[in-house]
Amino acid sequence: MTTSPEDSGAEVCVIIPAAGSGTRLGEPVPKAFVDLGGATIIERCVDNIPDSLGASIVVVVPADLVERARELLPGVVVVSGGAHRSDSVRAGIAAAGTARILLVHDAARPLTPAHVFTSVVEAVAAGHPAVVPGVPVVDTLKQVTSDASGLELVARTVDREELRAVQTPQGFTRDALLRAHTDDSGLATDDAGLAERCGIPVHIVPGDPLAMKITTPWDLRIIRDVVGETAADAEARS
Ligand SMILES: Nc1ccn([C@@H]2O[C@H](COP(=O)(O)OP(=O)(O)OP(=O)(O)O)[C@@H](O)[C@H]2O)c(=O)n1
Ligand SMILES: C[C@](O)(CO)[C@H](O)COP(=O)(O)O
Repeated sequence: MTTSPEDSGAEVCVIIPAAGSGTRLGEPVPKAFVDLGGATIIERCVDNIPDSLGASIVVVVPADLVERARELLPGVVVVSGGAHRSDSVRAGIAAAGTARILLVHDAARPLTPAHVFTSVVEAVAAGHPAVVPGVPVVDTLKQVTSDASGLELVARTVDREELRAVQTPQGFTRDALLRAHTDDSGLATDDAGLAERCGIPVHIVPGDPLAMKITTPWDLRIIRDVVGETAADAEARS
């Protein structure tokens, strides 16, 4: 059972930025409130956080959906977010109480397995200030430029062995996440990117394909199939 950060004394707080609009998904409601097999994406995301963490949970949603989210998510602190993901993360940090380890987890990755949460928390608890889950890249990657006609032209092939596609939850000591968010100038698509800029070392632990992010209609189709198959398997076993 989760409790609010102020009264929980929890060592771990999971902050879930869920205040995006889901433009690339193109559904009529903001992405976190889209149905995924009979529950909203944000409900599934919260349900999927392993109880074993004993974590408090802060969910950050669009201002006009704060009350709706509170109805859907009893026991969870809900606050309103900002224009950019990092603004929403900062709103979450402000509501996160005194937890020593802060995880930032996209609502858009609702099926992230328990082992990913556990590995991230264990690595932060072991003394690493910033830890992110990552998976090897399977495609061959080309860095591109453009030719005189504007057609994309390959500049070079990137060595994929050196690359990881990073997921969430991204874990930080409280100090590291606060430091990372003191300077939000320029582009950073994740919290680890902000930490890197401050010179904070960021370590990688194994991610998981199930931690996939719902960004496009194709992603939603795949994840709905996964949820449907998991439910069918569970029914067949019972
Ligand atoms: N102002 C914002 C923007 C994003 N997010 C959250 O950050 C996570 C990752 O963002 P993304 O997948 O890009 O979601 P959207 O911003 O909603 O998508 P889009 O860019 O297609 O609009 C999501 O859980 C999203 O709700 C947020 O809390 N506040
Ligand atoms: C945080 C993230 O999910 C890590 O892969 C990703 O960077 C979010 O990117 P988006 O462009 O906001 O979807």
